[in-house]
Amino acid sequence: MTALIFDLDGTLIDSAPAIHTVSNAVLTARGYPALDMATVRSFVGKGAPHLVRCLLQNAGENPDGPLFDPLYADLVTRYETEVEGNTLYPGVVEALDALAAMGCAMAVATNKPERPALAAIRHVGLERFFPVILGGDSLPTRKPDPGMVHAAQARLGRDRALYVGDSEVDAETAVNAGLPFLLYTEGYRKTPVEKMPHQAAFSDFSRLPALVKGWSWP
Ligand SMILES: O=C(O)COP(=O)(O)O
Ligand SMILES: [Mg+2]
Repeated sequence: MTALIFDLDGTLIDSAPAIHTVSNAVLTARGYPALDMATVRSFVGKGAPHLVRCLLQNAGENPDGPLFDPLYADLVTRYETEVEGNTLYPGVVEALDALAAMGCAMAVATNKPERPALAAIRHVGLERFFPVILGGDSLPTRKPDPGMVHAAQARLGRDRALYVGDSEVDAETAVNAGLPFLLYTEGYRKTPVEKMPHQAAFSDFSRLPALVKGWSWP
């Protein structure tokens, strides 16, 4: 049976409220103004170093200057304990249950750092589905490099894999990895669905098991 590799933020969980809280805690602790949720959400998808660079740039600071390291350390520490603002998208548990019953092996490949990713996954109760969880700092590379997705598939030991994600970075990762991409349309993408490379799109997790079951491989 197929392996399914999932993105996390904007795909399985709506983590924008948690990331918003953490980002504002880091900023306001240093006297910078808080940002609104939409602004912070637009910084999500390329990993924590990118998020920190965006926060610094937005605050009028050099994104690669001496403030980067302390802000990054502060953000990752707070990220691990600030789990309340992570909620499952509707139908995720039911869909994962159905996929597991179909014999799918499942992994998470997220650009969120590994420890905060594990904390968020435990908070929403999804850890039982994922024997493999890779974060943005688990390997030397992160998405859109295909390494994370290839490593997840290898660890699951399946010949065939589908990649499920919500963002432009995920679409690019799937192309780079040579895997079919299933686009969850309700996450944090900025591009219209029709402009993103994908093999299938869904807005409701109740559709995912049937989509996978009926997948026609070349
Ligand atoms: O931390 C991020 O930037 C996004 O994480 P994701 O890869 O799960 O969307
Ligand atoms: Mg995402």
